Amino acid sequence: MAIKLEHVNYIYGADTELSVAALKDVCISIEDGQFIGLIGHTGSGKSTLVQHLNGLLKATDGAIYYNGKNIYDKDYNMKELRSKVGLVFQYPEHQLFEIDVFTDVCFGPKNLGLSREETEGRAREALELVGIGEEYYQQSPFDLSGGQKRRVAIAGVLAMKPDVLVLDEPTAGLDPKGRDEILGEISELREKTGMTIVLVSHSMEDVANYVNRIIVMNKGSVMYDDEPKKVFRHVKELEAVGLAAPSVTYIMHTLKEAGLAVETDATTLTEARDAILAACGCGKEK
Ligand SMILES: Nc1ncnc2c1ncn2[C@@H]1O[C@H](COP(=O)(O)OP(=O)(O)OP(=O)(O)O)[C@@H](O)[C@H]1O
Repeated sequence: MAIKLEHVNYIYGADTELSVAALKDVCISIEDGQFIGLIGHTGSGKSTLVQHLNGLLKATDGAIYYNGKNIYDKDYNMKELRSKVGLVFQYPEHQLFEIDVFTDVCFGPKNLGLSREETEGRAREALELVGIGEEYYQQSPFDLSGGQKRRVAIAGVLAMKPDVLVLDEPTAGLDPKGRDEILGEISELREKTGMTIVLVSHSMEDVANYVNRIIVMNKGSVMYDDEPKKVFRHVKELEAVGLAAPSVTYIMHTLKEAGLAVETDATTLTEARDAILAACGCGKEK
């Protein structure tokens, strides 16, 4: 087991008049190799939660274990945790600052005190993983497109060789093409490396095609924690907290209400197509 949160509470400005209870009794376990979508309406506590995963925020109350060790023990190595749980913030491109792409991606491993050879090897590997070719290495990060900048920023975290990659709203501010590209690449990255990924998003649509577990946050608490199909069965409850199921879920429910004996559990277009063909007695398309 990689990360376990036990009864975690977090209050911003505790003991002040402006205190905000951002996390309330959060209990979750993140197992090795999982691909998790962390979903919630704005202000539901997603960013606060992910900053607990690598120790950037310390729980007001509760415990967090990384590989069985309590990260709040006084001799715990927080620096190592930060390199093992890589956090990619919202708009990570705002943190690019070096003169060229390659130097920027080298920054993290160099700071870990690794040799030049190891640092550069890791930077090359990370850039390859996010699909940034050598022709970009000497370019200023500021001359790249929005999607490319974001990939370079992700490479900077990957170069630390984390076991867990946490991406806070990686599609924020991208156009639909950029959004699909970055989600596709994150998914490919997971296939290539098998690493544990936590993908934070407002949108079920964004994550439905990729993740194998969804955690829904509402007002600082975990509302659902299950496989996508099961979460999307709660269409009305999700709507009540300002979220929507993916479009295919609505289409399947409409078809069922119209009298087609169709399974409504499809979460992707391919599953929806197969379910509709099965309901029509046509079997799977070859
Ligand atoms: N630095 C802060 N000081 C005080 N309150 C904060 C701070 N950061 C967040 N909050 C509050 O904590 C709660 C949870 O915020 P958080 O940013 O974790 O939610 P979120 O789900 O990530 O939202 P978004 O999708 O908008 O990023 C909200 O009520 C927010 O206003």
